[in-house]
Amino acid sequence: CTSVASHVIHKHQQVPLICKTPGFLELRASAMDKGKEDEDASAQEYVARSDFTGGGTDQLTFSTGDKLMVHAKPTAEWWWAELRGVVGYVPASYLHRGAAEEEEEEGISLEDPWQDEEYFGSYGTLRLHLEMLSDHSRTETYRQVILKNSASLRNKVVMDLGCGTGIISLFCAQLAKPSTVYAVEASSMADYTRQLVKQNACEEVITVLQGRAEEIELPEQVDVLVSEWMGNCLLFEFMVESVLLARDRWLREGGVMWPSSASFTLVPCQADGYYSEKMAFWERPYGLDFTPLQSLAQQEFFAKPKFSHLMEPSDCLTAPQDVLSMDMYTLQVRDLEEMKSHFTFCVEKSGVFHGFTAWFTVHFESLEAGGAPVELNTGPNSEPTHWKQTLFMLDRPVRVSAGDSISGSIVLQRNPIWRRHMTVTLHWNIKSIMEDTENHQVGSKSFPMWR
Ligand SMILES: N=C(N)NC/C=C/[C@H]1O[C@@H](n2cnc3c(N)ncnc32)[C@H](O)[C@@H]1O
Repeated sequence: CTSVASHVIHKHQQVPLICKTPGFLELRASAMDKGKEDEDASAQEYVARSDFTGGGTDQLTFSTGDKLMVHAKPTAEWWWAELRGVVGYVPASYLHRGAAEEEEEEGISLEDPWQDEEYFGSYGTLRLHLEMLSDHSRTETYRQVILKNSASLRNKVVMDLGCGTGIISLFCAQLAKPSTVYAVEASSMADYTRQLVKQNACEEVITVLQGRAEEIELPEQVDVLVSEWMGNCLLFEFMVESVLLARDRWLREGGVMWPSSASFTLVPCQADGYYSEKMAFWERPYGLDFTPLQSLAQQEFFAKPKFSHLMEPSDCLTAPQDVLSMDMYTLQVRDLEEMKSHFTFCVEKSGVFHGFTAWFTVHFESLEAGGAPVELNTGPNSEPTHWKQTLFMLDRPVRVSAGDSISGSIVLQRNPIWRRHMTVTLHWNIKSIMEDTENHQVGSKSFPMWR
């Protein structure tokens, strides 16, 4: 909308007629060069921002709101268009794409709040699959789950939701003897997944289905629904919604969810390296005072969460706490709209409170009653994963001392429009045991992820 506002043409502003419209024949020639089909194919609908009275016989006259089909753009100023069967020149500055097309041009469209085109497009290339497959901790954990439950998986029906290259399904076929694995993948990667299944002689067991898990049809219920759905900060991408919908539709009574549960962990932390790199840097670069840039730096580097933050265990100012836990059998899609938790952390060592770091852990229950669960912990004390951790930087660091308390709340608010996005809001209240400092500091900050 602002783009329209900035181009508003005053009602009676006449387009400078000094710029001569290109000759009719020249234009037709250029259109002919492109070939009729191209011309039609490239024809785009535009909307008139304002009335225009054509001067000369080859210019169109139109009114605000008229929808014109633009067939060619011989110059930046004058386009060849059609209105109600009449063709002629129109001043380009009088036209704009409709709202929907404008969003499209900007790569966003409200018709697709899941941004599936972009989302599944990204998973149609190898980059993300290579990253996930190269994540040894993640991938080996799923392999261990299959290995440790191989006996119980015999003759079971499994659904691998969002199978990507099919690695989990291939583990099932390679390490166990399930009767069938439905490998469901919405992106174009599914074609290659079929090839990998064939290449590894698993066609008897694995059936690859291309489509969204919540839309595809399976011939039967499944005993096990396995998926690697966790996004940054656990929920980003909100693929978990698809897992819950598939659970409700395809997991038989008493069936098993892998992961079976998930927990979201938070800790107040130091982030000296990041703070120095992005904020302290401006204090005295090359002997100059660049501190006026620090407000920009705060907005540019600290306003949003920092994904893939590798935190040192020694950065923790307190013991971490699992502030949210999700039971994958009872969690409902509506629960995802807003997840809130209160916390109280006790500072164990004096330091600088730069922000909060978050990570997640998922558990895979054993198929054998009483069997030991398998855990994938993405925290700083475990083998690093491709998620690493997520850092939420405060605007200003606060010195804290052992014995201080940091209490408050965290809210994960799903974006009502962009369904794969959320905003994380943190409230904190620091109560210092030292009498001299103002005895407590209160703060709150919302971190959009990403819209
Ligand atoms: N772990 C992270 N962050 N990403 C998981 C990886 C996501 C994979 O699951 C697929 N996927 C995601 N949602 C669906 C769905 N509803 N139906 C079918 N396939 C889906 C994507 O195309 C990726 O290949």
